[in-house]
Amino acid sequence: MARRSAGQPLPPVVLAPGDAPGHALAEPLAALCDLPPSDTSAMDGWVVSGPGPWRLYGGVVPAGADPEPLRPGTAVPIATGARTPPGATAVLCREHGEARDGVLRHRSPEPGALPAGHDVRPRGQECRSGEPLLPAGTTVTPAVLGLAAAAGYDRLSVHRRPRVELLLLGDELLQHGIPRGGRVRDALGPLLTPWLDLCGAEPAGVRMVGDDPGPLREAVDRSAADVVITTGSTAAGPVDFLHGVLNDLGATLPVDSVAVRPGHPMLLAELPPARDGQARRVVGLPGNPLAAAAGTATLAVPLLRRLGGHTDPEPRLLPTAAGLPGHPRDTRLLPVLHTGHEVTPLPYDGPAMLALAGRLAVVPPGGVPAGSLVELLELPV
Ligand SMILES: Nc1nc2c(c(=O)[nH]1)N[C@H]1C(S)=C(S)[C@@H](COP(=O)(O)OP(=O)(O)OC[C@H]3O[C@@H](n4cnc5c(N)ncnc54)[C@H](O)[C@@H]3O)O[C@H]1N2
Ligand code: MOO
Repeated sequence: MARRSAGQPLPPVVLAPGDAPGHALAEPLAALCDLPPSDTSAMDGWVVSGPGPWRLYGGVVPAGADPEPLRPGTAVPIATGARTPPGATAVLCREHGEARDGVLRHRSPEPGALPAGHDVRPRGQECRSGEPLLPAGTTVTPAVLGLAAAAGYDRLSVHRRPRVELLLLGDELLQHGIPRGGRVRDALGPLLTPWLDLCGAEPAGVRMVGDDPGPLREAVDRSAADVVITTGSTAAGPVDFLHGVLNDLGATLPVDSVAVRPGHPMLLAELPPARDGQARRVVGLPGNPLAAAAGTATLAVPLLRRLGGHTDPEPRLLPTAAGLPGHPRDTRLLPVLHTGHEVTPLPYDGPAMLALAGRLAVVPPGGVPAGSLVELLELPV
């Protein structure tokens, strides 16, 4: 539902490649030329024309040069990556040749030892001009940037990243020091800020908002973000104001609690669009840190990835080494360790365990026995 509610990805923007990591390609990346763009030497040695021995002729052909044609029966020294001259038939690498008195000989001149095209990387060997290299929706990673540069790109068309503002709700939250006087340290600002960044969102601010509906209403209504993420205040406790505020702002709630533990009070709200027509969404994460992580992995991340135009792989299924206990009626999200080709439950599943676990296992109601395949949600450990 989170993915579906995103609708179309955000519009494309054209960026310098250095600004593009973490965005998704808005168009397929196609080769702008043949790669390699011309026949090139695969080795340091000599480029030769016809069968040997060869008369050595002219200077070195360095990489980047546009060499003169090579006459039959001659050879010139050449560097790896240099363009081979017209008339070249093969490259003889340094170790296999002997140059003396202006003549180059092959050290093992048995017939067929230097076939045509030997150690030449022919033009277009890697790809042909126009050939698709990566589909739209691919996340731009360092490897993608290397490929795009090799293929001749100076600009990349990528989807705009969703702007996300994080509102941390609760008078009890401390930003520094040891928890004291009944107050707790905010664990969610430090957890969510880099997580959202890793999933391709553009940070649009992090604010602490006290237990007061007025400032919360104003913060949500005035936000210029595509998605506001709140933490805490999703339940119906004495100072849980989120539902009331969303109602005041005329929001609809496509998701208003989920049959999952932890995280069941999570919600997704759609506010009336901004004056410029921009859609405004709110993801309400429960305050308990493990519940907030469950809501991030299942609701916030899928919404943000789809808004950002990313095509993500299907979730992985792995067998569990031991039985995983379930909830009687709801799906359970259980932090598990990922060891080799299976998952193992942690000795405890409290919030502090999240940092040890690499994944959340999706455990259906009633639990699963050892050996069952379980779906895994990735956590940015
Ligand atoms: N009568 C009921 N009470 C509760 C229910 C219920 O079904 N009926 N559900 C419980 C569950 S499950 C959860 S989860 C929480 C959700 O509560 P809220 O989203 O309203 O969160 P808060 O009440 O504001 O806080 C809950 C808990 O989390 C701590 N917290 C909040 N923010 C942070 C933060 N940034 N860093 C660290 N810890 C945080 C907060 O201090 C509370 O201890 O409701 C249950 N109650
Ligand atoms: O299900 Mo709450 O969401 O336990 O932490």
